[in-house]
Amino acid sequence: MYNNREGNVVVWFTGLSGSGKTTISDILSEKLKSFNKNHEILDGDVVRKELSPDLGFSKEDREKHNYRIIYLAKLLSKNRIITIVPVIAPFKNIREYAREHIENFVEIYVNTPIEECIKRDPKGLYEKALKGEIKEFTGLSSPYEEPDQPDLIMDTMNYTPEQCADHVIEYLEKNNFIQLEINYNDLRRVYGK
Ligand SMILES: Nc1ncnc2c1ncn2[C@@H]1O[C@H](COP(=O)(O)OS(=O)(=O)O)[C@@H](OP(=O)(O)O)[C@H]1O
Ligand SMILES: Nc1ncnc2c1ncn2[C@@H]1O[C@H](COP(=O)(O)OP(=O)(O)O)[C@@H](O)[C@H]1O
Repeated sequence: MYNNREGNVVVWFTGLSGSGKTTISDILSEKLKSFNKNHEILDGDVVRKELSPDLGFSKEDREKHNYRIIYLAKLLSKNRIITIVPVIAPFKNIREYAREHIENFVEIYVNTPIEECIKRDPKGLYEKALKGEIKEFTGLSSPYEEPDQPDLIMDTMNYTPEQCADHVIEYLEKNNFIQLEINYNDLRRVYGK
């Protein structure tokens, strides 16, 4: 019943802190669950605590942390577990490495302007970073290198989180990473039977 790509995909949400990576990933996860699709979320924040408690936010540490996630994502996706990765991954070279080493890597740029992220500030981190209480903060005192050719862009200023997640589902279906079962009730409605 599998087509040869079903489930074998890493969906990487890159973007600033507060851009919407986690929010969209969580909704995407709910949708995949409702379609009975095996998947896993590797959230930067959570995975850091488990896999990279030794690492901080210098360029070198972020790269090491991202390499660990790439390794794990590769293993999971190879076993057809759709792997959702909401991780800043601010450096182009690492995202290029991910594309080279993962069979099916979907780079999604959560393109929210920093001014909006500062306004949202869901964890109060920008406030602290702007006061100088957090060093090397992405977008302020540490670089974020925008993707040149992401596979998808999330416009969180004009679309709701739900619409953004639907956009991803459409992409996954169109590219044969998920196959949605025929909904017979919809068919009956269309054909009036
Ligand atoms: N200095 C600094 N810069 C950026 N972010 C910081 C920093 N310190 C802590 N945090 C919190 O850590 C989350 C980012 O971790 P990631 O693993 O996604 O980042 S990275 O890929 O290693 O750059 C990030 O999570 P998100 O807000 O979900 O992006 C922050 O909550
Ligand atoms: N269209 C949208 N997509 C995603 N998040 C949005 C959107 N509009 C507003 N938000 C809000 O922006 C914040 C994003 O926070 P979060 O998902 O934790 O970002 P990140 O994981 O990138 O740090 C949340 O408070 C969320 O409710």
